Amino acid sequence: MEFHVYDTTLRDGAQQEGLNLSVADKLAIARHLDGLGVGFIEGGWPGANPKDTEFFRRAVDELDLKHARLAAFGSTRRAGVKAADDPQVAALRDSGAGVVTLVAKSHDRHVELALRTTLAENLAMIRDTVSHLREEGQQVFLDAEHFFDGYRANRDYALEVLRTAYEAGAEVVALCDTNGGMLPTWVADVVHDVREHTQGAVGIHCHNDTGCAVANSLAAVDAGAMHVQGCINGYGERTGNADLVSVVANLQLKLGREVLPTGLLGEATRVAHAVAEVTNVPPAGRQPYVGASAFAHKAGLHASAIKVDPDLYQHMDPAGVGNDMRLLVSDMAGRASIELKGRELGYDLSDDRDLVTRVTDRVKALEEQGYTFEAADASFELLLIEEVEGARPSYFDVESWRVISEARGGGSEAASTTEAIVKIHADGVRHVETGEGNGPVNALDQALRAAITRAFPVVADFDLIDFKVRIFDQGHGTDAKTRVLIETSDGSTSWTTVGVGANVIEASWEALVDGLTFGLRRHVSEPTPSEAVVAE
Ligand SMILES: CC(=O)SCCNC(=O)CCNC(=O)[C@H](O)C(C)(C)COP(=O)(O)OP(=O)(O)OC[C@H]1O[C@@H](n2cnc3c(N)ncnc32)[C@H](O)[C@@H]1OP(=O)(O)O
Ligand SMILES: CC(=O)C(=O)O
Repeated sequence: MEFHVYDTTLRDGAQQEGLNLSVADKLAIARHLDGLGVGFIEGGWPGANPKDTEFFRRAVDELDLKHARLAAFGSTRRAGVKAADDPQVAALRDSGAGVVTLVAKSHDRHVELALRTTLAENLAMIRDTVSHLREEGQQVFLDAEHFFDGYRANRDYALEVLRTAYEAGAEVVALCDTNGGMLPTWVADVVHDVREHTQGAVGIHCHNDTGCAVANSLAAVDAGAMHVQGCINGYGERTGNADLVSVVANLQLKLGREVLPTGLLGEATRVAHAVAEVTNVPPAGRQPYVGASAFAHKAGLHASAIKVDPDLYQHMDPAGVGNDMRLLVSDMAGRASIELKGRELGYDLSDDRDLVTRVTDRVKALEEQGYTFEAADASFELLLIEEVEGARPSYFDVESWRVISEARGGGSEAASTTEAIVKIHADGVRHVETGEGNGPVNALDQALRAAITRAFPVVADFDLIDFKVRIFDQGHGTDAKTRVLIETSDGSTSWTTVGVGANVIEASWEALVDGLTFGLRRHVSEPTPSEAVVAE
């Protein structure tokens, strides 16, 4: 049998706390999964809720899958009814999916306590449901729920469940570590035993409660499993399911098993992030292979070796999974980090040792004051430009700014307003603008952008999309130093700038001015000559 990569993001992944997918979300994710080349997409449980039923109705018409087959998930028939008469089995049969994955109990205690039926009736439920769906022309897989725990409690019965499913026509039985409590050697031993004492293809479905879901899946494959289930980004109930990208990347890149169509593993980072956009769950930076930090290097010593050969500090070429190497600039940087970061930004600094040293020293000194450049690439680039070109880019000169916050009344009746006045010079003209906002930074942002837009209309397209304040000398109370990070967008890209000060408004102002300056540098060719920046 050909190896199966089976994705259950739309079913088991959707069981994650906080994840709630609409039918449109599910269709969008299915298209992304197909773009990665998975063999099977489990779309949900038709009949369990209107959304999943609707998903299958639309998927059959709207999804033009190139690589994947659609699988419908659901349980075996209820005790005491015929499979053909069970409405849940009917929903699976009528879902339009070519594949049905049945969940069945394989742990004797679950049969008796959860199903409240006999061990023999559970076997009959499996036999009848598999045969019925096979007779209806569907390909049937069986998820043997709680298999590893069931095997420990009653090996003979757990194996009997598998034999019953195979004999009735199940093409694969996936052994489920439903409670996620297994370790790799335990999984391998059980899979070996199952293969020795049953006849049929073995699959694996692991949860991550011991942090071993990926390792357990690989151990099962090493022991002979030919079908591996998992979820994009490791989504799933509790601590999640095996991260399918990690499993597949390990199989292909480390173990030499081509389990995806040629070339598609290079889509992994794009797909993982695109799915995260749809789920609205922020992607984990430290996720193996596809995380933004998976190939990010901070330590100066790492950068100095990477300058010679990236392989010295990377386990693989990030391009293999569609990711990129990134250099982080911080107080842990050395000259090599600055040189490589410069190269990443398009500046060749290799011939100017003094400049690189100056930048390194400035970064370390500023980080000591509280600045952080690894999170504020745009502020670093402005600093670098200042050293490379001899002056910081400047498109406007600030004459003064002022913020007034006023509160009227007290308690729950209190109403507050904030107004800012900004005076700047740009293109030889003095601009005075006011802005109102729900707080001082919002009001300043409004006023500053209104003033600059008069000289540079492109600024109207800029948006402040994120604002983070952090107090970093805790214990000083209200006179503590603050760091402000501001993310600005021009609609297609975004950049982050940093400001630091004892006064949160001054720190915000610094980050705001840098944010707009950086945006103008991208969109406007020639800066006007710089003059002194004065804050009132
Ligand atoms: C390990 C897993 O993650 S498996 C996937 C689990 N996913 C879900 O549960 C999400 C979708 N589930 C649902 O929407 C609902 O639970 C439904 C529609 C399936 C069932 O809802 P209800 O009919 O209200 O039953 P309820 O959820 O309270 O209990 C589950 C029933 O299924 C039975 N059942 C559980 N597993 C199986 C099985 N493998 N085969 C047959 N019946 C089963 C239980 O015995 C219980 O029966 P009971 O109603 O006679 O007590
Ligand atoms: C079927 C399934 O999701 C499990 O046993 O974990």
